[in-house]
Amino acid sequence: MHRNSAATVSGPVLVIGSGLLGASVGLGLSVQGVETWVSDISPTTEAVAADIGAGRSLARLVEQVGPESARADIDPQLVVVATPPDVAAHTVAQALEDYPQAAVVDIASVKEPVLLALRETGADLSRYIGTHPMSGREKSGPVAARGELFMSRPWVICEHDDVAPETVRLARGLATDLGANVATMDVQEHDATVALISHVPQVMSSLLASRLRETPLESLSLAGQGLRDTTRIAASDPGLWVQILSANARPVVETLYGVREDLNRLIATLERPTADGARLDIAELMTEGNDGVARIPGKHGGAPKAFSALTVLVDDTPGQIARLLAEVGEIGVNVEDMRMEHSQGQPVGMVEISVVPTARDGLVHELTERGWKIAE
Ligand SMILES: NC(=O)C1=CN([C@@H]2O[C@H](COP(=O)(O)OP(=O)(O)OC[C@H]3O[C@@H](n4cnc5c(N)ncnc54)[C@H](O)[C@@H]3O)[C@@H](O)[C@H]2O)C=CC1
Ligand SMILES: O=C(O)C(=O)Cc1ccc(O)cc1
Repeated sequence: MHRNSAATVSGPVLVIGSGLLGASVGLGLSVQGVETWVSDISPTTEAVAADIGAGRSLARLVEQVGPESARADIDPQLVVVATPPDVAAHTVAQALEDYPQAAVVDIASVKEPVLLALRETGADLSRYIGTHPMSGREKSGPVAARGELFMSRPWVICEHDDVAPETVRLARGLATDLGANVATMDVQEHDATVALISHVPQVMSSLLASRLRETPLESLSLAGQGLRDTTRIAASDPGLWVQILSANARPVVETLYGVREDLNRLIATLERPTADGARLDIAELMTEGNDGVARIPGKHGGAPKAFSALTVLVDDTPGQIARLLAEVGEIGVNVEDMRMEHSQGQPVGMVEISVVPTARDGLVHELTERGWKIAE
């Protein structure tokens, strides 16, 4: 097994809650050769996580040697709590008690309620730190897990007054060993930030998608990438989001007040679209959106960067995209971003490739020479 020599976490690591996130952590560490164990309240979920290689099953070991010996045998350096937000504090408190030598991190999407609940237990919090990987999927459970889930994504570490330096070191090490970029902030700043950049986007996507429930299928079949982009995360797990939104209600509401104000303004304008100033008002709203989206950082969290896109038509058959990307590589151009769109009812796909502006014209020429069809 490949082990990054600069890795911080030597293991063993116990992951409690082996769903999407927990199994992804387990997979990412296991492939690096770290001794990893998984545990879940659902025996089936735990068995699936173990089967896909996310770690060894704690329950299996408990069956063989009993709970106390199992805990002593594993003796984890680090426990990663990946249970849902409403049980995260309880799971952390139990882990601190069960594994008195271990550092314990949780990865729940909301941080202040977990820290406050832990403070109430009176637990020694020097071995605990809250963290939050800013990467996920709209699916849950270990079957959707990916060891690469955290690569080049931010991972927030929320230091608090009682945490020991060794705990911080291991939490940061976990994030970097899994390929993530560490960001630090306190729990309040974290919760306010994710309300705006993650929780309200989820709400907006769900509200928009809920408009589609009674739309005739013929109308939906006309949908292009705009609707798909804005509703992708509406497929997220309602059970998880009930917990996230209720735990972070105050910061989410603060952002929604602003959205409500803009929505009221737009409705009032569109009710009288020919009134003096109406068009200017619409233009202003759209421009404000342009300004906001231009501020979202580009690839790898760098500053927004303008790439040039070209759209290549590919047959909807296996291996075409791999062949296209291989040829772009042969031509010597780096793909900065890529997305795929299917044309409705056609056996053809459209691959939009973003490259640095200076490479675009040459690439169009070379690909055309090689027989690819470019939709400019
Ligand atoms: N889904 C996402 O995109 C992201 C989720 N998170 C956070 O990660 C955590 C896990 O979320 P997912 O993996 O998406 O959910 P999931 O539903 O896929 O996994 C959660 C697992 O925890 C288990 N579980 C529940 N109570 C338990 C308990 N008391 N003891 C042991 N296991 C228990 C469940 O059986 C389930 O397998 C949540 O706190 C969530 O806020 C963080 C970043 C992204
Ligand atoms: O919001 C996003 O962009 C995601 O990729 C999904 C996600 C969901 C919940 C989280 O706590 C963090 C990330």
